[in-house]
Amino acid sequence: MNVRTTSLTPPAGAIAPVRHPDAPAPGELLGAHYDQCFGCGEAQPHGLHLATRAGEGVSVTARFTVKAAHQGAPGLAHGGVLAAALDETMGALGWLLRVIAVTGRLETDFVRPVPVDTDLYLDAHVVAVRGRKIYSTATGRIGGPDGPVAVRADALFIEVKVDHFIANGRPEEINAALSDPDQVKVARAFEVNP
Ligand SMILES: CCCCCCCCCCCCCCCC(=O)SCCNC(=O)CCNC(=O)[C@H](O)C(C)(C)COP(=O)(O)OP(=O)(O)OC[C@H]1O[C@@H](n2cnc3c(N)ncnc32)[C@H](O)[C@@H]1OP(=O)(O)O
Repeated sequence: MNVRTTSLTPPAGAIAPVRHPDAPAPGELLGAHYDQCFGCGEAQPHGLHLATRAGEGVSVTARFTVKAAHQGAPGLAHGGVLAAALDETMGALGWLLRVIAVTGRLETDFVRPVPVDTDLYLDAHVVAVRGRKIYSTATGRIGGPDGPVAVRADALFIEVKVDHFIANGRPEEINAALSDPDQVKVARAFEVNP
């Protein structure tokens, strides 16, 4: 029987992540991987509009302002929205590894409530890599990079190829993405061998 471990602790044989030589420079704004993405897309009216920058090593920082549309309880951010922000921030680490990866597992700690209008400062880094499996962690702080921790998460991302999206996405969006030269350029920036 094939028993899948759900642990987010890197297994024996996992290695330290390697920053790709062509990764964006520390401080560089990464931009959106897809303009309709709920997490980072500029053209997505309902989205978080996360602004993410490359950090040192295999790390990123990001910022997002909690809006009224992100509420769960009155005046407070919805936990799922906060989890999405952490997920998106860790997803951006693919820019530094130059691999496309999707979330397989995400475990979130909600440490304190986050009011509407809060600027949430996120940071994420890759802890270890084993084959296609990328183990990452992220933290979100209130009001500034040294502010109190509100949320944190560990995640396992799994490396995929562009074909993953072509095979699974709705054809109308996939065809639009494939005929958009900017989108194709982004896919290439993620992949070592497009
Ligand atoms: C034209 C368009 C261009 C687009 C260019 C844009 C590019 C930029 C996109 C970036 C996007 C980021 C956006 C934010 C991050 C999301 O939100 S991503 C969206 C949410 N995630 C998903 O939709 C993923 C859905 N799941 C799947 O598709 C499949 O389960 C997966 C994750 C691809 C894995 O399937 P698979 O490739 O068949 O892999 P599989 O052989 O089952 O497992 C491989 C290994 O991972 C382990 N594993 C797999 N799943 C799990 C799990 N859930 N828990 C624990 N272990 C697991 C397995 O045990 C196995 O381990 P080993 O045996 O090797 O030790």
